[in-house]
Amino acid sequence: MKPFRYLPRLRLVPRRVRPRRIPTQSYLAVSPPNLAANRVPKVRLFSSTSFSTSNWGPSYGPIEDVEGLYGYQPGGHHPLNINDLVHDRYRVVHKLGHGSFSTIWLALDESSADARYVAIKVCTAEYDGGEVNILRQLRRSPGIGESFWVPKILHHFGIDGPNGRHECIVTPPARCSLRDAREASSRWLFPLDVARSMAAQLAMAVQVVHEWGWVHGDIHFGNILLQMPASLNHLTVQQLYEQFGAPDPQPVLLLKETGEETRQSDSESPPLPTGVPSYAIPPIWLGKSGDDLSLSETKIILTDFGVAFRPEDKSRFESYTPLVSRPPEALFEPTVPLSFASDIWSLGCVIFEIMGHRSLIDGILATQNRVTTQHVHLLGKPPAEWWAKWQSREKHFDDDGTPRDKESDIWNWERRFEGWVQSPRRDFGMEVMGQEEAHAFMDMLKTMVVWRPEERPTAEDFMDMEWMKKWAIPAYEEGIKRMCKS
Ligand SMILES: Nc1ncnc2c1ncn2[C@@H]1O[C@H](COP(=O)(O)OP(=O)(O)OP(=O)(O)O)[C@@H](O)[C@H]1O
Repeated sequence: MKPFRYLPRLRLVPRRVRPRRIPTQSYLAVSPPNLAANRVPKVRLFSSTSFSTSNWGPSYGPIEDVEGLYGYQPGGHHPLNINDLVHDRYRVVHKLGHGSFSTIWLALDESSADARYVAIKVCTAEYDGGEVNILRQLRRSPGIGESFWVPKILHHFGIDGPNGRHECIVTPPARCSLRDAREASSRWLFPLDVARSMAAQLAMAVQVVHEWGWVHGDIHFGNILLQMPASLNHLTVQQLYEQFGAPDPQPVLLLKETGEETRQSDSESPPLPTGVPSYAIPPIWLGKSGDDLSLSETKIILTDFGVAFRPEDKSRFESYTPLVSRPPEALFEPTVPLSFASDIWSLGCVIFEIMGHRSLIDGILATQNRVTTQHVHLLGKPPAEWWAKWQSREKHFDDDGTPRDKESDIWNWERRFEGWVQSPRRDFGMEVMGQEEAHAFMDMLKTMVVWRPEERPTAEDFMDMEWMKKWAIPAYEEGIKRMCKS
């Protein structure tokens, strides 16, 4: 791990106002053609939109920030375009984003007199359809019904297309993910009170979900969205485009064997395969930079329940959480079902990331081994049977757990907190946690991010912790007060 302090690593130059990431998050570690199998290793390594091999079909010219175009094949994405009418009701006005199993579109619901904007998640044809059922069941749980931290399904239907039948889930549109909001910010940090409120809301979301028997199973920065203010619905499409930018369709071009792009006008060029759109649409940026967020507009929603499960009904052994927030039992005890405690580990990691300028565990292209090495730097030697199972330990540690890495490469709790939370805040002239708060914060994280799942607090215990009660929840309550006033 590089001992840098606060320079963001993946910051790419903004195109218009949207923060750019490495082009897409959709390059899977498994062969693209087997889309059903993609559900299993939900690991994203790196990105490309022009990915192809001779076995996997045609190659396309690269287009930044759109879904992997190889995903447009039988069983894969549904080709949609701006202005399409979906289900005789939803007029597509822009793209909101994409995930590994879906594209998400901003549409106007033309069925209501006061046409409102909605988000339509169009799943790949081979997607198993679990998320709607999960969300429906969750929403039926008393208490969750009205919770605004869990997505509300407005409509659900299927559509047929050249690549198969696709489940579509309609929800209110959100602004952007926390990951996007932070990447858009110049300081790579949220204001302290905003971050505290986000942490409180996320913890409450997890508490509600756990209380009704569900484990989310995929808590990470990209799955927490900032809610959209209702004022969006007052904009006409024209006003929306003026304010946020009109769609900028990018022609999808096949690559010749030489690697050159064919031209659309090239009479020699073969037609695009059936089911591949002629244009790809980079997403709109409805978001806000993390620096500019105010407490009164900080409302989050925990999304992507595609791998949520009820331990009471179903055992889940495999973790789909990205490595940076994946609990260690997923590696060391693959035959023991995951539990609520797996979410608590991820929650601890994400809360650190909300308060700081980067993730608790450094994860850019990190292998499981590097991640486990960091866990040991943080937590010391794992339980003996886990230590014995970890074959690569000798590369990084002596038998007694003493790291072989140089001192400068060892980042313990205090160093991570100081270097990645406090120091960047101080250097940017932002508010930092006082000593009392810092202690309470670290005490809380140190009870959540521990080796043994059974030693982690429950979500309920967690809400009772000093940092939550004295700093996080009051910030959230203050936000609500200001929201009501404005
Ligand atoms: N309601 C919404 N409003 C605005 N943007 C959204 C909405 N839902 C999803 N998005 C955007 O689309 C991205 C992908 O969504 P989501 O994670 O639900 O898809 P997925 O196919 O399940 O992805 P993965 O499983 O790879 O995380 C989000 O990170 C977000 O940027």
